[in-house]
Amino acid sequence: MRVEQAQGAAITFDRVEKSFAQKGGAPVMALADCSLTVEPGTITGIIGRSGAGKSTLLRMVNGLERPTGGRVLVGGRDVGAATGAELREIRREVGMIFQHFNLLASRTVFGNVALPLEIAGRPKAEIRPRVEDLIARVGLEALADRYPAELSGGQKQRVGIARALATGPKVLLSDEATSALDPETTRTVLRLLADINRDLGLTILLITHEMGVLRDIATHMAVIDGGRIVEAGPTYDIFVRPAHPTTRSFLSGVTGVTLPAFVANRLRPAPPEGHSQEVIRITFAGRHATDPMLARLTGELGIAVNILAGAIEEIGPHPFGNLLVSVETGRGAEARAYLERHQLLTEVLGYVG
Ligand SMILES: Nc1ncnc2c1ncn2[C@@H]1O[C@H](COP(=O)(O)OP(=O)(O)OP(=O)(O)O)[C@@H](O)[C@H]1O
Repeated sequence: MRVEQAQGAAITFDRVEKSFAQKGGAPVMALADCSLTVEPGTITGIIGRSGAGKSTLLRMVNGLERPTGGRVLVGGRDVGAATGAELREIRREVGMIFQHFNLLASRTVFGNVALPLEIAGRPKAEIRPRVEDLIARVGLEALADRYPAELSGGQKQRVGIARALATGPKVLLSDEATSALDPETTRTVLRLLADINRDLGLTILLITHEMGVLRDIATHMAVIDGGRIVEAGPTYDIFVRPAHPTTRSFLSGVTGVTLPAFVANRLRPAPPEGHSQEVIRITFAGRHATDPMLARLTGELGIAVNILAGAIEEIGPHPFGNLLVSVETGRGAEARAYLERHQLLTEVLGYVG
């Protein structure tokens, strides 16, 4: 059953475990029981806090780390068990880009992109047109003879992407590739990755600690916490219905909706004595609009709703929105039940007196 599933997938993590031996101490358990299937042609983002195990998971795909339990399959081949020629073959099919670009300072843009082809022993006559093609694909034609020190961060990452594509990989790994870039440059690099995914049908597995990167580019995502995958699935579904507290905490930074300070400063986890308001986050997906629902809450149930903040965003082609409201605490449960009955998701954020 598991092997059959793995055959159709670009990457399969099958109950992967990784512990690092420590001199004179207990081993560090970096990953435990991680199972994840990455379908071909998808862009899958892995998100998690520092030390959660993201890099360790990613580095198993090209054999830079080997699992101490379970298997990692790339195109159906067991990377952890591969050695010699088979491992080299797998590595040619898996390109990688890095946060700090890892370019050779002594080589020009052309020289950096050509390097993997030289290492693979390709003839010079084949290398030149291929490298020129790759440099054009990432929009650096005019800079082929420049050295890394003469490039901006975004340009360096474009070189990194061209170099990663040199051997014609099926999978591209990205380890925090935009973390060192400003927001505008991040957007252009993400756009380039999305174009490559679309044009070449490349499967992309990327690590990020920014939910915004996933929203902008990832079709699928996995949340890793303390070495375990705590949530995985299509990005849109997880944004709309985050199940795990870690996912929710990552999301709260990206939905673009924050409580106004005069409410946030007074927010309490339990209702204070006397008259109070329950603060509720309403999440709506697709075409579900909140306006008529809020009006009906007032009209049909006589519950007054205060709107505190709201925003509508897009994940791929799909809109989804968040609205923060408050209602009288005594009517909170009734209001939430009504909204949930109409396919809106609700979450109590706290209470204000
Ligand atoms: N070579 C190693 N030897 C010992 N422990 C390691 C080694 N590599 C990673 N670890 C430990 O494994 C855990 C996961 O590390 P990993 O680098 O995969 O996390 P991460 O989620 O990528 O973190 P960051 O976002 O900070 O890069 C951490 O506790 C780390 O200290």
